[in-house]
Amino acid sequence: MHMDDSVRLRQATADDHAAILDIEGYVFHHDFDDDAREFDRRLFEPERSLVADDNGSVVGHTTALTRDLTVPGAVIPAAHVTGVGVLPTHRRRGLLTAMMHRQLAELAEAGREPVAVLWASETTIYPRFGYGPAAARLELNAMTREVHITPAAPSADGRLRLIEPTEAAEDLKMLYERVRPARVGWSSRPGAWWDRRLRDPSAWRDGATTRKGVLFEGPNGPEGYAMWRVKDGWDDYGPNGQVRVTEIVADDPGVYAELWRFLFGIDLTRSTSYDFAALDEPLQYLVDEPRRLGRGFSDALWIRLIDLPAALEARRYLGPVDVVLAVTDPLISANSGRWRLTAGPDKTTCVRTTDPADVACSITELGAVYLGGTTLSALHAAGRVQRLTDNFPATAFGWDRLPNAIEVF
Ligand SMILES: CC(=O)SCCNC(=O)CCNC(=O)[C@H](O)C(C)(C)COP(=O)(O)OP(=O)(O)OC[C@H]1O[C@@H](n2cnc3c(N)ncnc32)[C@H](O)[C@@H]1OP(=O)(O)O
Repeated sequence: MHMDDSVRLRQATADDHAAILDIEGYVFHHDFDDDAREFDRRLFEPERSLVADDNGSVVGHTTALTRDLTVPGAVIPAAHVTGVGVLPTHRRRGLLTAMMHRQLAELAEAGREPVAVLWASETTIYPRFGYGPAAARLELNAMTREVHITPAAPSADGRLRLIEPTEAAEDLKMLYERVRPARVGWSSRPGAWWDRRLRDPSAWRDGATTRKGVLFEGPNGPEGYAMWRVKDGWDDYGPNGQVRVTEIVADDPGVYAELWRFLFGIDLTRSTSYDFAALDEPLQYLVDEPRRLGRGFSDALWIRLIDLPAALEARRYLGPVDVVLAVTDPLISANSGRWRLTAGPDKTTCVRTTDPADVACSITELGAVYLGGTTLSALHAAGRVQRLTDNFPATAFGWDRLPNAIEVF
């Protein structure tokens, strides 16, 4: 079906906020109380939000929030696309398609952000708009009576101090900022984003406690933190509580291990879950029985290259690269064509060329490999990337660690 003539797309105004949250309530099946609405308003960027307006009623929405994203070797501005929805009365008439096309055109025109990033509610939605699955996540649910941090795991000098996360916000921010530049997939938290991260409404608790926090303090001050809730539980065998970790941040291996030791050891609990681990999560190598970590797998961050040469020049590469990519991008034609990507120790360039291509793919596949979490070889094996010469950059887009999608936005 095609978008009805009565529907037009327009930039949102501050007055649209309530209607946009009504849409989000309908499509994501949850209710926003006054507090949630007021809070969301603080994050609202009307000039970056697009609404579908049907004769004065807002029936569809998308937005691109202003945050930075860590990519291999760099921190870059990235359009954080979220809040996408079309009312059930208007679905499957092309509204999302129209909104995505316009949003991409506007992002390309603005030229501020070389890439866009999102979490997809369903994996079928975004490839057609050029988004590729760029960072997966491990979802852990460790049986903590059966898996232990090994005695050989590193330790650290210092002590653990229980904190109320909002009161310790400055320490948490400092630690997050210390680690963020090296963790591909982490986003900056400007303005009200930290407040949002530390919000703890009962609707988010799923019957668990309020959010708790612990700070690891070494000889020179705070060195790491963790936040969690506990879902209390008792069964025929006695206590069966679950520690639900929401964030764990430390760059020192000893501190990191100390935080997990603590989280695994909370009395009256028998399991510890964490839904935001990278596929190469170090905890897997800190424990004696990794299978009992209860590992599940899911896609997480999706990347869309908005400005191909700017995006490929913005990130770093582990080794020398010299390759010609033939790229098709039906939605942002400036990205289509042949590009020579050259990366050396001092300089990376990505320029148009008429030379024969080594690799051919669509913009979606470049999005998928951009964070170093998906390999070109796997996409080639799936027939998604064509290998045209022997100069196939199988490892060129890899990075030292796999990307980590730490936070749903
Ligand atoms: C970044 C984020 O915010 S992710 C959150 C996305 N939002 C949601 O999941 C909320 C619930 N869903 C919705 O609001 C709507 O179904 C949307 C926004 C996903 C799709 O909006 P629509 O206006 O119906 O999409 P539109 O009509 O443009 O469909 C485009 C194409 O995608 C397909 N499509 C869109 N959404 C879906 C879906 N959820 N499942 C399967 N196919 C889908 C359509 O069938 C159509 O395919 P076709 O062109 O081959 O016919």
